[in-house]
Amino acid sequence: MKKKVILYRDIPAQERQRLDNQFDITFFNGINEENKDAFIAALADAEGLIGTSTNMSSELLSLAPKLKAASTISVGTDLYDLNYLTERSIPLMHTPGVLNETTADTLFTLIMCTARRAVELSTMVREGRWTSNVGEALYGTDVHGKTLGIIGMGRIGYAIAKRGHFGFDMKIQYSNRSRNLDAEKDLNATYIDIESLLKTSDFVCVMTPLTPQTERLIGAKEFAMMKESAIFINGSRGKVIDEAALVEALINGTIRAAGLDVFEVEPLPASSPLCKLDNAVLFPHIGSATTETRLKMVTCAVDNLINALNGDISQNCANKKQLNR
Ligand SMILES: NC(=O)C1=CN([C@@H]2O[C@H](COP(=O)(O)OP(=O)(O)OC[C@H]3O[C@@H](n4cnc5c(N)ncnc54)[C@H](OP(=O)(O)O)[C@@H]3O)[C@@H](O)[C@H]2O)C=CC1
Ligand SMILES: O=CC(=O)O
Repeated sequence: MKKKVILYRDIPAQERQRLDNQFDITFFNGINEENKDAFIAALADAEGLIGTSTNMSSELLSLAPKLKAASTISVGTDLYDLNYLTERSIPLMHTPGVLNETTADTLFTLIMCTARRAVELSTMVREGRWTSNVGEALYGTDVHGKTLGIIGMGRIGYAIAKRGHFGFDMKIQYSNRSRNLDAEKDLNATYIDIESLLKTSDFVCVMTPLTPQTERLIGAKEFAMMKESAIFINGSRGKVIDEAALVEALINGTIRAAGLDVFEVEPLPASSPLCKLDNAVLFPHIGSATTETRLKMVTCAVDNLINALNGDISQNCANKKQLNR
C-alpha cells in the first residue's frame, strides 16, 4: 500500500506525477480558513508532508501521529517547529544550495534599487513628475567601491558577497558565529564583530536564518550604530529585525534607505508605514522566485521526501545532527 502524503502547495505537473507514482497524495492548494478542517482531518493518516508557506506548529503537527518525514520547499525551516519534530525523531528536509545564486541576484537588485532610488524615480517618470533634469536632491549613491557588510555569511551571503567583490569592487566584511574561510580566501572578506560591521559598512545585508538567537537581532540600537548614509538590506526573515524601529530609522534619517524582501507579517499589509516611505524598496518575498529556481526547489523537495520516507536522510536534512542518524 502506498504511504499517505499531504501536498499542501501546488507544484508543476511533472513533479506532482513523481509524487503520485510513489505516494497516495492528498492535495491542498495552500492552507486557509476554508480548508483547514479538511487538512486537519488528513493529518490523522499522513506519513509525509510536502509544501511551503504554512506555519507548522507543534500543535498542528501533533495531529499527525503517523508522520515519518516532512519536506519544505524552502531552505528556511522556521515555519516548522524543528525541536518538536526532533523530539518525535521526524526528519525535516529542506532545499539548501539550489537557490543561492537566484536569491543573491534578488538581494543585489535590492542593493542597486535602493542605492540608485530606482523605484522612487521610476514612479516619478510614470506619474508625469519628470519635468526637468534630475538635480542633486534626487541623486543616488554609488555601489561600486563601497563596503558591504554581511550578517550571516552562509551559502547565500557568500553568493551576494561574490557579486559585490567581483562585480562591484566592494570591500567585504561579515559577521557570523563562526568564520567562513572560503569567503576570506576567495573574496578577501574580513571577519568582524557585528557592532564594528554596523558602524563601518555602507551596505548592511542580513542573511541569517530566523532562530531564537537571531529574532530581533537588528533593532533601534543597531540602526543607531549605522552610518547616516548606510543602506540596510534584509533578505532573511522579517522577524530578524524590529520593523517598527526600522520605520523610525528611515523616517528620522538615522539611515539612508532600506531594501526588504521579507517582513514581520507577510503579505505586508498596504497599511504598513513602510508603504509610505520613498526610501524603502519593498519586494514580495521573491528571493528565489524565478521559474528555473522554483522548479529546482520543488524537484529537490520531492527527491528529499522520497529519500526520507525510504529512510535516507543523508542529504538536505535540517535536523540530521540532532537526530543522530
Ligand atoms: N528572501 C528569500 O526569498 C530567501 C530567504 N532565505 C533566508 O536566508 C536564510 C539563509 O539561507 P542560507 O544562506 O542557505 O543559510 P546558511 O545556513 O548557509 O547561512 C546562514 C548563515 O547565518 C549565520 N548565522 C546563524 N546564526 C547566526 C547568528 N546568531 N548571528 C550571526 N550569524 C548567524 C551562519 O553562520 P554561523 O552558524 O557561523 O553563525 C551562516 O553563515 C534562510 O534560513 C532563509 O531564512 C533563503 C532563501 C530565500
Ligand atoms: O525564503 C525562502 C526560503 O527558501 O527559505
